[in-house]
Amino acid sequence: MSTHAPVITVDGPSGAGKGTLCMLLAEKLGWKLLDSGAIYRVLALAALHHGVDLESEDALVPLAAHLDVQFVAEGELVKVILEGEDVSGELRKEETGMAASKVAALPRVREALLRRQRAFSEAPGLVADGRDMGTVVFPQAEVKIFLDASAEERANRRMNQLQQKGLDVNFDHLLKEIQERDYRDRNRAVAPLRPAADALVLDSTEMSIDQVIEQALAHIETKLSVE
Ligand SMILES: Nc1ncnc2c1ncn2[C@@H]1O[C@H](COP(=O)(O)OP(=O)(O)O)[C@@H](O)[C@H]1O
Ligand SMILES: Nc1ccn([C@@H]2O[C@H](COP(=O)(O)OP(=O)(O)O)[C@@H](O)[C@H]2O)c(=O)n1
Repeated sequence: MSTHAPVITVDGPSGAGKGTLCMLLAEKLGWKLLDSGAIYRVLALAALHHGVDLESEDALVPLAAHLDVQFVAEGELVKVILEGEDVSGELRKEETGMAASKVAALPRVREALLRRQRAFSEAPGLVADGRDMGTVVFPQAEVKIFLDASAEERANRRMNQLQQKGLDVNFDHLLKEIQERDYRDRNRAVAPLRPAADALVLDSTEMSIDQVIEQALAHIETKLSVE
């Protein structure tokens, strides 16, 4: 039996602050969280581990359909286990994001991952983070937010984030990768990155995390109390 559970979608490009906002919203509301990007990243890693070409749709579809992945919550962190192996560290690397955007451009791969993503929707509600959450995966969502920021600001945020993890990163290189990934995500034939017609678009370039949360919560309150 399926009961209707409300959904909040947060879409936008890399480094816009989606993960940060979604985690805080899920925590505050006590709702489930779907990090759909992690699923595309895991698929890309599975392909790399098995020597599967990132452009071979025929080989990637069965891999996507049978992806053996577990997301294990450990306090604030989520451990990602692929085929019994902890891939949490590898998952967040910029090159994994880049590989994910290659497999994510293939229509039948996206189709094979749809049901797995929709299965995350359960009571009391779901906060879904991605690129096509409001347009394709949960078009009926009660609340849709599209979080954006300039590419320079996003590269800067990502650089600080990686530096805090002790990684050595180069701003120009990061900016180039972010722009390349944006281009691929925005111009693919299926489920391109774009705001849903009924999404609130927030440009966070000049906003602090607290300001983003405040505006998102005000919007959620209006939408959920009206419906
Ligand atoms: N409004 C903001 N201002 C400054 N830094 C931010 C803002 N939102 C998020 N960040 C920081 O930017 C980095 C990337 O944010 P993240 O939530 O991982 O983005 P995304 O999930 O969209 O890729 C994180 O280190 C986060 O703390
Ligand atoms: N719903 C989604 C989520 C991610 N993706 C793809 O997966 C890649 C990695 O997504 P991510 O959300 O983990 O990336 P970041 O925003 O964290 O950098 C993106 O660049 C997209 O190509 C997608 O196509 N659809």
